[in-house]
Amino acid sequence: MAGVTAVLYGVAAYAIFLGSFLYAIGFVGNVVVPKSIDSGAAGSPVEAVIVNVLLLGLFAAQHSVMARPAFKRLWTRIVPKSVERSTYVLLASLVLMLLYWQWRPIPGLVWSVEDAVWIAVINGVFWLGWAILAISTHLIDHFEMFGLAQVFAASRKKQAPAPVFKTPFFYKWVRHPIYVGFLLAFWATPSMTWGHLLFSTGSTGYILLGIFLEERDLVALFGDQYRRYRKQVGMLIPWPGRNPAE
Ligand SMILES: C[S@@+](CC[C@H](N)C(=O)[O-])C[C@H]1O[C@@H](n2cnc3c(N)ncnc32)[C@H](O)[C@@H]1O
Repeated sequence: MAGVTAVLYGVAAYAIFLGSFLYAIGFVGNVVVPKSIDSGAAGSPVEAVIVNVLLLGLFAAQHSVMARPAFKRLWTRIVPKSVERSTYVLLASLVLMLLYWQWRPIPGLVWSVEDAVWIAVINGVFWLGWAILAISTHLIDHFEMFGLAQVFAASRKKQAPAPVFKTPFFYKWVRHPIYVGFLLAFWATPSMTWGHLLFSTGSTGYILLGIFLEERDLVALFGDQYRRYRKQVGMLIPWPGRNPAE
């Protein structure tokens, strides 16, 4: 793919990702966006569970399959290597949009916090989760993670630099701060409906599976460096007494 076309494609994919990411905040938090996790008329709960589980499954399948090195090797015979990440990001964003559009609310409260102070604390944790997540993407390499580094390198007729093992800031305390951010944002709600609970439970299950698959790839990529890191640093919870990674 010509350099300029790759850059335009990569920038468009990034813009669509950014839109779908910002929408996710409104969708999960029931703020600002026209269609959120709890909005809309409720239909049959059985149909809602089936549709929602299929939507979550589609997102998990797309992420799990397309992020694997073996799939990337096959896929880059069809799609130029320079836009492989952008294509992954674009498809992930389109699947997310489908989920926002087709998600069925399931009303009924599992828990509801009434105290104003606790509501403020829980909402604070929700926003803290999104902040940890956004900061952590920059700690690893935001522009590489979302495909921009690869398309700009291609436009200069260069290969994107090989991945480097890093443990900056949050990564000294937990191995997966981006996923910690998602978990805080998904679970911290003063009013948990059955629909939201299904979303939080399904995505937590997927995050745990994603960690298993990602760490298998990270061990294959970084070898003993990652094995040592795994012994020293907690997966999602910082353990007092453990040594933060150097
Ligand atoms: C969506 S990011 C999630 C990163 C991490 N699991 C987290 O929750 O913060 C996935 C990418 O980060 C890379 N990655 C994860 N941990 C890393 C580390 N310590 N150093 C460099 N790259 C890492 C993986 O190889 C993968 O390409």
